[in-house]
Amino acid sequence: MRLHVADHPLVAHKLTVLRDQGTPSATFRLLVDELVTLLAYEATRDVRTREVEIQTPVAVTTGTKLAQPRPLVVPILRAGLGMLDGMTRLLPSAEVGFLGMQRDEETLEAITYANRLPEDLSGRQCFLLDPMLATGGTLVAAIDYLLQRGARDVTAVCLLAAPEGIKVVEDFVGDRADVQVVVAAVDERLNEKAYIVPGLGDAGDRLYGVV
Ligand SMILES: O=P(O)(O)OC[C@H]1O[C@H](OP(=O)(O)OP(=O)(O)O)[C@H](O)[C@@H]1O
Ligand SMILES: O=c1cc[nH]c(=O)[nH]1
Ligand SMILES: [Mg+2]
Repeated sequence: MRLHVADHPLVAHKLTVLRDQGTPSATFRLLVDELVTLLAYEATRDVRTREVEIQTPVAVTTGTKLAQPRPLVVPILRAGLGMLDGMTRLLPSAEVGFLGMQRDEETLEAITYANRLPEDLSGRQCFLLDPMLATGGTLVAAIDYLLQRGARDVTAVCLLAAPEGIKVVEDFVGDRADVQVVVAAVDERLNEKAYIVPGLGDAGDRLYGVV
């Protein structure tokens, strides 16, 4: 597994405002959207392309376009939904699949309550969106769905990750597939409730309110 930590002052600035408990939902949503667009730029560095010949008003030239099949973007509901628009703004031709997953706060197990993905993902580049990589249980379950359907090229875009969760994903993936995790920051640790420290709290609640 490859880990890419975005190292940019704008990312650091926006993340700091995002972490602040005084930041209201409307601003939080806007910042998540902006951060994802910055991360998407890094996350799509290896997106597959093909050469095309075009005619400019001046000359014939060779350019670059995205290759087929189209990339697949999969937000993990709820919180990952806040990252979808920012990602598809950079990848407007992508298809979108959905995974609804909720961490059982007692057992910390990821429970899947919705699954709408193409049957065959062989040869597809897949982008998973989830702001928080805490114990790694949710991301491992999501990567497992994609691998079971034939995907071998998966990039997860997260805002914050805990070292414990990164290790869990690394151990799960091994050499089974090319998996990349792109994050805005790796935090210190998990607390006794498996929340990321210092983190930003419950991303889903901060985006959409407490359920
Ligand atoms: O790495 P893990 O320990 O599995 O935790 C991370 C998961 O927890 C949060 O979702 P949550 O279960 O709160 O659902 P929500 O998005 O509906 O709030 C977060 O968005 C991740 O999906
Ligand atoms: O810190 C955390 C851990 C899991 N889920 C969140 O939303 N935040
Ligand atoms: Mg939540």
